[in-house]
Amino acid sequence: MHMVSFQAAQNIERVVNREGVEKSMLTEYFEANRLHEDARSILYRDFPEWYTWQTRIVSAHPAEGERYYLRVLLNHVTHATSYEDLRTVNGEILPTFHEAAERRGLIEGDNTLDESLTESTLYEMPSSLRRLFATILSMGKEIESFPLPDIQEEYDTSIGVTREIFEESTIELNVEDTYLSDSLNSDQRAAYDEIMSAIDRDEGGVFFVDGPGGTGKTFLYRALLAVVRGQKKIAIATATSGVAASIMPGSRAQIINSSLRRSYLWDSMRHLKLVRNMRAHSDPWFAEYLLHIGDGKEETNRDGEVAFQTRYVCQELGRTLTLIH
Ligand SMILES: Nc1ncnc2c1ncn2[C@@H]1O[C@H](COP(=O)(O)OP(=O)(O)OP(=O)(O)O)[C@@H](O)[C@H]1O
Repeated sequence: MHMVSFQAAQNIERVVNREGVEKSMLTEYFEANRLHEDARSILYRDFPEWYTWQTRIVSAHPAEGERYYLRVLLNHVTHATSYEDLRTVNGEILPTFHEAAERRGLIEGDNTLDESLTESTLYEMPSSLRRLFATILSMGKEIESFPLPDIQEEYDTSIGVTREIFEESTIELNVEDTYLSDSLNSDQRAAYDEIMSAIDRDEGGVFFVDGPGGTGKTFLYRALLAVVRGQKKIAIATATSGVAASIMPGSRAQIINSSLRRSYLWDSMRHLKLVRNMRAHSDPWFAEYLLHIGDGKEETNRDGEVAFQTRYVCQELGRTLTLIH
């Protein structure tokens, strides 16, 4: 079982005869186990710590069947020198990786499925996560073994609305937030009015609120959520994980340029800009500190970065803890 990927339009004969086609990271791992005694105690996934790969280890989805069980075995078995070796348990060669993984007790006693789910939450979209979860359940894992939130018992199926709508429309209103719309600055007010007018006129629309840190985006969203929920309409607040932005090379502006601005939705989005730094505005010390950095008076490291003063970090931490309580 040696997998080779190719484009549908490629000539198969050429693919099969391509130089190096018989090699993969896995076959080289088998080879290293054959040649080097040191390699034999290292798991496949830990191999890059000791040997250099020219590429990264690929992951496998539980729905991929045998390929997935091969990955499970590789996560637990060392010193394998061939596929057959991986399928051998207590001297018996088993016909499939699935059976070999099962015989080794790697399926039920193992947390590979949980790990796979945890790993996937980092980069998969919700629809893929749902599919993965359903696949894991179909593989015999009990739904009770997952720490799912309790089902709200107050939901009455006879009321005629779906649970999701019921839950969203019964979110408790944050009374403090209902007053925020009275103290918006002019940029926030303009954005607020434009969004609310689309809601009030039932027009719909996609808006992109663009503003550097501290310009009051969250403040604006809180005001919007409060007023919309106060009108007994549904407002759903979601957030992306931001993982793409942290792993992709390039600055924030480059990432936005290459993803969001290329989106077919971009031209139909209404762009709302917030420019006034409200964080600095509501904290004179922070404003002074920013001016100090702007004037080049704050000490920087070799990369031109400024060490954030602990006084400010502690203040923000204090605020965050107050909010949590
Ligand atoms: N109109 C306003 N009146 C009074 N305070 C405001 C106003 N807008 C924002 N603030 C305050 O300014 C600070 C920064 O606002 P906020 O957290 O909403 O900014 P942000 O753009 O979401 O920042 P970041 O991008 O860093 O998360 C907060 O303390 C917020 O309460």
